[in-house]
Amino acid sequence: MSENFTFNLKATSGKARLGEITMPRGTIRTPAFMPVGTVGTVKAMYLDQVKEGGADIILGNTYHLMLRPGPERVARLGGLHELIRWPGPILTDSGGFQVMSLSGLRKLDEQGVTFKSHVDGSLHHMSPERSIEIQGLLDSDIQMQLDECVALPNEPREIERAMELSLRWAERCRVAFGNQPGKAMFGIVQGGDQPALRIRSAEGLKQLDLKGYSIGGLAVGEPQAVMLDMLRITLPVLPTEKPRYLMGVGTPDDMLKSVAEGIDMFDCVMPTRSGRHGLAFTRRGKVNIRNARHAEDMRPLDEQSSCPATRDYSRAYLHHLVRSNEALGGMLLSWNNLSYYQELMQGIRQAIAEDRFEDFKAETIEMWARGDI
Ligand SMILES: N#Cc1ccc(CCNc2nc3cc4nc(N)[nH]c(=O)c4cc3[nH]2)cc1
Repeated sequence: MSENFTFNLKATSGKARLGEITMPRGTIRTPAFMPVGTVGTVKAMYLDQVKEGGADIILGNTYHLMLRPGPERVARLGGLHELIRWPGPILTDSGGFQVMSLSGLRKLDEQGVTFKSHVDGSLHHMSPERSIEIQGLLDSDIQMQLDECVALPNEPREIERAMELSLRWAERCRVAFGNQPGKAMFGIVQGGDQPALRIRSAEGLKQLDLKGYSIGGLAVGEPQAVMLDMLRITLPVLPTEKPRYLMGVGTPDDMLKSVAEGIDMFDCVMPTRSGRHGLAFTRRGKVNIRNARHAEDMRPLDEQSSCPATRDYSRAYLHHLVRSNEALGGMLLSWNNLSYYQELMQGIRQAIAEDRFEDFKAETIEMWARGDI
């Protein structure tokens, strides 16, 4: 533990990095996968399971929590950690992305965003300063700047407008965040699929005293090759001694290839959302449990797994639960999927420590391609 936010780069294997973030609430082993706890819960999971499954940190969403239960209420109840009983670090997204993707956006200008809640249609305004204030009321450990993420493909001038606005908002968030030793504020690199704009954004953020850098504006529908190209453009501009967080990513394949470019942190709803829809992630690839071929298959998903959901329940039972739309189906598959994601991250960290990450990446991708599940 540390009373400050520190990042220790422990080893590299090619451009892949092994590290540790130490904060007052705990240590985060990187490369790290952060389960998404949107409204203060990692859906269909007990947080004890999330912790035992290997997660050091979870993600919360400013947009959702500002609508319900509300930041001042969360503060009155002792902060998010107290309310949801998660003692470890929490990273909160700033709300911009969720406003664009979920709410009835009414206005976006220099001052911030004005939107209608997707919950009850109430009108809200969020400025960069209010986003940081809300994240402070939530007692968030790693706070994101407010930014504007544009869809891809898009006009270069639109991408440039949003990137420049996000840079100005980063400055305002940095002032609003002030000096909070045990906490961190990350800037978010924008610039879409435009190399010059990515470099401009990264250079601009480097002028601010930031504890880490998120790579935003990706995983918005662009081909994986474009996402990886933008990492190859952006990461060399960023300081090596600070963590890099690729937002909203991703599949195991995405994460392996992004670690290879130098990414340290990930978050994605995929393991939990797809688990609730009957999709299981395993060492040998994906299994669609809804498929009739599993109806009488008494094998577990993976008898060698340490996760009870993966090792102790038959595919036939999982198939029955999912087909019957029973809550236990989504619970067991979410548990399996998060365990697989954390097992993958542990394998990645071990491979970097032993300087054999490229081989690990190739073997894991090949195992997935072979299937035989
Ligand atoms: N199942 C499933 C599933 C659903 C959605 C996604 C894509 C998530 N992509 C994504 N999240 C993001 C969050 C973000 N937050 C902020 N503040 N800024 C971003 O540019 C940003 C970009 C993102 N890109 C991936 C998997």
